Amino acid sequence: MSIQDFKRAAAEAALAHVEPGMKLGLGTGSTAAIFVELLGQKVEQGLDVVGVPTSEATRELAERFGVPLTTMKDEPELDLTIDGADEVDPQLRLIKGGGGALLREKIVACASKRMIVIADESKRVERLGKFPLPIEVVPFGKESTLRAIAKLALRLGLEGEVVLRRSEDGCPVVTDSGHVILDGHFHRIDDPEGLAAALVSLPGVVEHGLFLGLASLAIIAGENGVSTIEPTQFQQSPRRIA
Ligand SMILES: O=C(CO)[C@H](O)[C@H](O)COP(=O)(O)O
Repeated sequence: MSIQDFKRAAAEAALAHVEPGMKLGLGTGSTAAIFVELLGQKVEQGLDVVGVPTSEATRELAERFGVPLTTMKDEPELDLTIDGADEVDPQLRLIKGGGGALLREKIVACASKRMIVIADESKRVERLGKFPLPIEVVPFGKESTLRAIAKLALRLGLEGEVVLRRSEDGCPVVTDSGHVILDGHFHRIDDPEGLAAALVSLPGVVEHGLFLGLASLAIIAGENGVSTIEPTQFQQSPRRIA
């Protein structure tokens, strides 16, 4: 079985949590894309749901697969978000934003009663940080913001570089909301909560890819089948609004 098969297995398992009439947050990335495709098949068979896409890429996919869409303006509270992740730790803390959609992904997850993460087993980690942490910043002063984040990281005992994300043509990647992304190559993040609080205190930082206390369930598929991670002590994020 390939990673692609595992992604599909996780996406299929997530479909069981979707109920008629639900307002869904639709994640971004290759695993979320499979979910959107499968959801489109269910819609074709008569399932009545609406979705809010977390990126323009997901909007296009949802339109292609016939998933009815709505907006945060019309549906500010959602029932369930299904999204992928770059890393998932045993406490169900996540790194997200490898696809650059972290800001909308976090807004949508916070507006949802539940967030289910779907991933292949390569995303399961004991400790967050091997995957570079995406940090979305405003373009103005991005060089200063980068230096401020690097200094902050040093103060917190994190080693590693902070790098402006560029696309293949060498230009900075610009997010759907017009920001740029700095990737923090920290290798290991021992205190995600401390880092998250420190990052948001920096001017210029719009959002970071640490999703803490947001996921209600992770569905992970691998060689040994589908397994789940549930929070042992699920604490609702103070930022969750639904
Ligand atoms: O956070 C994300 C996009 O911003 C994705 O969910 C994350 O990068 C995982 O993507 P994939 O399913 O392609 O591995």
